[in-house]
Amino acid sequence: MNPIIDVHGLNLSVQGKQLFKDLTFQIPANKLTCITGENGVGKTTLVKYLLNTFKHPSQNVNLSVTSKETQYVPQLRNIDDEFPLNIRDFVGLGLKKAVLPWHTAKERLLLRRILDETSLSAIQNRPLGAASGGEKQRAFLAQALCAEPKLLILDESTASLDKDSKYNLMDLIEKLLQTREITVLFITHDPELIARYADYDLILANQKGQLLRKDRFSHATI
Ligand SMILES: Nc1ncnc2c1ncn2[C@@H]1O[C@H](COP(=O)(O)OP(=O)(O)OP(=O)(O)O)[C@@H](O)[C@H]1O
Repeated sequence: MNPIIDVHGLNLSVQGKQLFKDLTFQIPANKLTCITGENGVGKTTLVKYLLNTFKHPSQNVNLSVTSKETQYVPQLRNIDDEFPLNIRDFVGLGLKKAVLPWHTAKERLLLRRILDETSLSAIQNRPLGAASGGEKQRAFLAQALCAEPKLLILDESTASLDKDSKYNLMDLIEKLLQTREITVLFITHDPELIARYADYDLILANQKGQLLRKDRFSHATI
């Protein structure tokens, strides 16, 4: 296995409550790994801890990516109906800004490609506040993709979506995995999505983690 995240012997507590004890696992690169476990087991806390190691390195965690190569997409955020930006400008906020105050030709091309990939081109001029939940979630994902991440972390990104929207989003993520060098970590409670899309499932329970390989016909084994 070629791990992008290597966690070894991690003890993690929040406010005196021990969430993990001697936690050890590896996340394979260029695959989709779901992180699952009961409410309150510590999924989000673990991911936040991993992200924090960019600033405060931990001897228990080894990441093969930099913070600039990592994007975290939290659960659907509340966007006011009056939110002033249109979808294109909102997605463009994710571009790694050059020194210039305007987008370069290269940046505009990347933005156009990502709007296409995320099926947002046709509605790019619509105010984000007027977009549906599924469109907003695609816009958050598109914004993260503008940074051309090698590691993409999705925290319950499909939780508030209807069935069609959630499968659309997951199909898109599956396509990304096939077309670029990207590793996706996906916190989810949805057994259907895990069965259909996950290459691996990191199951968190009893302060430990177990990585299971999922038998998906469309993905090669490693
Ligand atoms: N800042 C904090 N202060 C106090 N307790 C916290 C804090 N952050 C998390 N916790 C507690 O730590 C535990 C793990 O929380 P976390 O959000 O990581 O769980 P989770 O597995 O992501 O849950 P869910 O599936 O419900 O989103 C919970 O009991 C939570 O109440």
